[in-house]
Amino acid sequence: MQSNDTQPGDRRADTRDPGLYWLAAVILLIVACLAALPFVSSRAADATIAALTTVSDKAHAYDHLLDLLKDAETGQRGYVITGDASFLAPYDAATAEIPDALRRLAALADGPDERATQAEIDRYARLKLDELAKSIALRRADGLPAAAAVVANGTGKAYMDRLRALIGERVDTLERDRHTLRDRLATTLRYNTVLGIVASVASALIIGIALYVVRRSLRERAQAADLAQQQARDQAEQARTSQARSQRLAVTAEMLQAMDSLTDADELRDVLPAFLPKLLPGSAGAVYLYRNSRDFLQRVATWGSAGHHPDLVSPAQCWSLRFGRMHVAGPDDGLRCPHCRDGAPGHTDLCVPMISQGEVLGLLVASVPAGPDAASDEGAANAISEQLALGTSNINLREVLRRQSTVDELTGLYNRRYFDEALRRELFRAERRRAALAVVMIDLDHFKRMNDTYGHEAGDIVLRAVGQVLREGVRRSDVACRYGGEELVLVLPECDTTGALRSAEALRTAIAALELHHGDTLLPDVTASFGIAMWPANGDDAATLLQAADRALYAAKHEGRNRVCTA
Ligand SMILES: Nc1nc2c(ncn2[C@@H]2O[C@H](COP(=O)(O)OP(=O)(O)OP(=O)(O)O)[C@@H](O)[C@H]2O)c(=O)[nH]1
Repeated sequence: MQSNDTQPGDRRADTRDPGLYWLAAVILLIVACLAALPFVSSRAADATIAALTTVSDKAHAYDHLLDLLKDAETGQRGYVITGDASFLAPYDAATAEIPDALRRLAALADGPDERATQAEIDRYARLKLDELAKSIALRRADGLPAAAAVVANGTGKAYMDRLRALIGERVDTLERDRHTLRDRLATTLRYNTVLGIVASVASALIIGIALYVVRRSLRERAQAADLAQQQARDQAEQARTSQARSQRLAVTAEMLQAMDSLTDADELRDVLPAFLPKLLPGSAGAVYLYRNSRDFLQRVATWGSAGHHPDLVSPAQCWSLRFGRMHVAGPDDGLRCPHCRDGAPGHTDLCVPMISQGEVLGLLVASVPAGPDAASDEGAANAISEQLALGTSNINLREVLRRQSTVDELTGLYNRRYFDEALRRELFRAERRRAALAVVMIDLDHFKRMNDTYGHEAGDIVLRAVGQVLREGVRRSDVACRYGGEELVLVLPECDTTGALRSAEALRTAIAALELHHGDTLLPDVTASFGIAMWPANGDDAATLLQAADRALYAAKHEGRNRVCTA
C-alpha cells in the first residue's frame, strides 16, 4: 500500500533531471571523439614514417646494388689488367650478393613505373655480369689482349652507364619522395600539436560547462529542497493553527454549555477558571461584570497566578472601557491600565470589553506571555470576550426571568409560589437535621384606613418600605415573602421560639420606626402585628403550621395590634 504522507516537495526532490543525463551523454561522446583524434592523427604520422622507412630502404638497396656492380667491375678490371686471381675477390663477393640484391629490389618495387625500371635494372645488371664473366674467362683462357678487346669495345661501359642512369634516376625519385614524406610528416606533427591544444581547450571548456550545469542543477535542487521544507513547515504550522483553533472552538462550546446551565453570575467563579486557561494557554487574568451598580465592575472570576486583579474596577480605570475596544499593553510599552499596574514581567496585558447587543456587560482582563503567539492570543481574547458576553447576557436574562417568576415586584420579597416551595423544602431540611423552624405571619395594622385616607399609591409606598425592612432585617438563610395583599410571611430555618420572638420584635420595631412620605405628605406611623408558629410544636406540616401562625396573628390583632404573639 502506498503512503499518503509524501509531501509534494519530497516528490520534487526525488525527481531525476533527464536533461542532466542527456548532457552527460553528449559530453562523454565529445570527450571520446577528442580522445580519438590524436590516435587517428598519430596513425597518419605512423603511416608516413613507415613510407619514409620504405623509401630509405629502397634507396639503400639501389645504392647497395650499384656498389656491388662497381665492386664486381673493379675486381674484373684488376684481374684483366694483372692476371692476378687475387684481384677477383671483390668480383666474387659482389657477384655472389648481386642476385639477392636484385631480388630485394624486386620485392621493394612498388607501382608499374618502378617495377618497369626495376626490370630494366635487373636486365642490365645481368648483361653486365655476363659481360664481366665473359672478359674474365677470356683473360683466363686467351690472355690480356682478348680480354682487353672485350673491355675496349665499350659494351660493358654502356651497361654500367645505363645502370648508373637508371639507379640514379630511381634514387633521385626516392629522394623527392622522401622530401615529400618528410614535409607530410612535419605537417602531420604540426597538425597533431594544434589538435592536441584544441582538444585540451575543448575538454577544459566542456568540463567547465559541465561543472556549471551541474552546479546550477545542484543549486536548483537545493532551492527546491528549501522550498519543499518551507512548504512542509508552513503546512505543519497551518495544521497546528487549525488544530488549536478547533480545540479552542470545542472548549468555547463547552464553556458556553456550562454557562448556559448557570442561574447566577456568581457561579462563574467556579466555571470560568476551568476553561479560560485552556483558551489562553500560559495566561492569567480575571473577568469583571457590572452587578448592582454601573459605577463599578465586580470581579467574578480569576485564573492563573500572574499579576494581581483588584475586586472592583471603575470604568474610568480601564482604557478598553474608555475606548470601547480591546486595549493591549506590552511588557515595556503601551498605555497601561491602572488596574493592571502589577502586570507580570514578560507578559502583555489584554483588556477586552464584553459587549452584547451594544451594551457593555463586563471586562475580560488577560495577561498573556509576550512573543510570537501574542497576536493569535489577541484574536482569541476578542472571540472569548464575545462568547463570555453572550453567556453572561443569557445568565442575566435567566436571572431576570427567575426573579420575575419568584419575586414580588412591589415589595422585592419572594412571592406566594416561591414561599410554598421554600416552606416545603425547609420543612424537609428541618426534619432531616432535627432542627427548629419558625413561621411568622405579619399583617399591617389598619392598612385599609391608610389606603382609604391617603390613597392606594401611599399604601404601595408603605408596602415597599416594609418589604425593604424585611429583606434587610432577616438572615440570608431566612425567607421573607409577600403572602398576599398586605399579609407577609417569614420562614426562619434553624430558629427556636426565642430567636423567632427576637427577630419578629426587631422587625416590628423597625417598621414602627419608619417615617414615610407620599409627596409632601408625611404618612402616619405604620405598625404591624406578628404571629409565630413553631415546627413541630404547633404543627408538623405546612398547612397546620400556617394555620397556627395565622391564629397567633389573629391573637396579636385582638390584643391591640403592633405586637408579636406565639401560637
Ligand atoms: N395599597 C395597597 N393596598 C392593598 C394591597 N393589597 C391589599 N391592600 C389593601 O389592604 C387592605 C386590607 O385591609 P383589611 O384586611 O380589611 O384590614 P386592615 O385594614 O389592615 O385592618 P386590620 O388588619 O384588622 O388591622 C385592603 O383595603 C386592601 O385593599 C396592595 O397591594 N396595595
